[in-house]
Amino acid sequence: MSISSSQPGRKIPATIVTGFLGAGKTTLIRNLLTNANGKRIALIVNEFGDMGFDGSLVNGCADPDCAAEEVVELTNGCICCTVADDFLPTMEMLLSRETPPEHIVIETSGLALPQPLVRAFSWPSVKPKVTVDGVVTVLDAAALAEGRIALNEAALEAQRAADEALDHESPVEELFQDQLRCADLVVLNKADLVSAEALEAVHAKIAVDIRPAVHIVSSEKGTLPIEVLLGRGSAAEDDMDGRHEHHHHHHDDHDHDDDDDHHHDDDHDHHHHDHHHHHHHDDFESHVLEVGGFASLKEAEAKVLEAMALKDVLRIKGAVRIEGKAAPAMVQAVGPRVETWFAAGAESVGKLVVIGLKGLDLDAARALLGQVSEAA
Ligand SMILES: Nc1nc2c(ncn2[C@@H]2O[C@H](COP(=O)(O)OP(=O)(O)OP(=O)(O)O)[C@@H](O)[C@H]2O)c(=O)[nH]1
Repeated sequence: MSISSSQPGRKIPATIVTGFLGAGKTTLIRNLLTNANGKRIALIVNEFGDMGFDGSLVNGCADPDCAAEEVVELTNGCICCTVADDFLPTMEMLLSRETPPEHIVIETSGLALPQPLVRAFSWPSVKPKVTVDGVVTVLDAAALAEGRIALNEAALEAQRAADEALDHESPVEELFQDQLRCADLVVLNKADLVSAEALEAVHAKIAVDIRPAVHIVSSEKGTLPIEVLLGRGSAAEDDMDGRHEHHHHHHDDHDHDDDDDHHHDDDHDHHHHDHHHHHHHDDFESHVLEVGGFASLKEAEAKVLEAMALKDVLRIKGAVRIEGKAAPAMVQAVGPRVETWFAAGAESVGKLVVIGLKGLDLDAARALLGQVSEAA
C-alpha cells in the first residue's frame, strides 16, 4: 500500500493560471505537468481550439512523463461567467472520483478575471474539499517592454469581441491590473526576448499593481520549479481583501485620465514589496537543512516566518520535531504565510527545505531554524 500524499481532512489545492492571450500560460502549464514527478494533477482548461490548447498539450500528455491524469475542458469559454452551470459541476465531478486528483490546475481564458473564479471556491459543495493554492499570473515581458499588454493586441481585441460572456466595458488595461492584483505569484515570461534593462523596467512598472509580499519571477517558456508554482497555500478564497477588481467598483475617483500613468501616491505601503531582481529559472536554489526540535508549534512557526522574511527566500517546507509531541509537525511556508500541522508518519523528520532565488541568505536561515549539523 502506498502512502497517499492527500491526507484526509486536507483540502485539494487548486492553482489558477491567468494571463492574457499568448503570455505563455499553456507553455507554463505544459512544463509544470512534465515536471510533476508523478503528482496526480487534473487540468481544467477553456475550449481547446480557441485558446491554443489545440490538442498539443493533450498529445503531450500521452508522454509517460506527463502527470496530467485528466484534462477537463470547459465548454463555455469564460469560466468566471459560467461558474454555476459549468465550472462547479466540473469540480464536483472531479472531487467525486474514487481517486481524486492531488492538485488541480485551472487555466483561465486570457480575458477572464480571476476574482470571480476564486470566489467560486467558497461555494458550499467545493469549499470543504478544495482550496485555491495560488493565483499565478503570467505576463508577456516582451509585449510589456514595448508598452503593450499582448504582443498581438488586435487578436486580444478580437478574442474579446467574440466572447459574449465578457465584460466589454472595462478597458483592457483594467482587466490587466485586476489580473495582477489577484496574483499570488507573477511570472514575467518571455524573458529571453528582452534585455535585462527592459525586464527591470517592466518589473518596476508592474510592481505597483501587485499586493505586498507577492513575488515577481521571470521565466523563459514558463520553466519554473514546481516548488515555486505549486504548494503556495494562499487560500485565496479566504483572502479576497486587496484582490478586488476595478470594474466592480464605482469609480468615484476624480482623476480619471486615460493615459498610462498610474499614480499611487497616497499609499506608500503599497510599494512595500521585496524588490527582487530578475532571475531566470536556473537562478533558483534549494537547500536541505537538518534542524533540531522546536519547543512548540508556535516557536516553529515564528522561526520559519522570520526565515521567510530573509531576502530571496521563497518557500520553506518540511517536517520537524516538537518537544513533547510524538507526531512530527509538517511545515509549509510561502510568503507571509506559515502553515503547520501534526502528521504521524511524515517522512524525513528533522529536515527543512529552503527554496529561493540564488544568493539567498542561507547562513541567516540556518541560524534561525537551528541547523544542528552540516548535512553529512
Ligand atoms: N520566446 C519565447 N516564446 C514563448 C515563451 N513562452 C511562450 N512562448 C511562445 O508564445 C506563444 C504563446 O504561448 P502560449 O503558451 O500558447 O500562451 P497562452 O498564454 O497559453 O495563450 P492563449 O492560450 O492563446 O491565451 C507560443 O508560440 C509559445 O511558444 C518564452 O518564454 N519565450
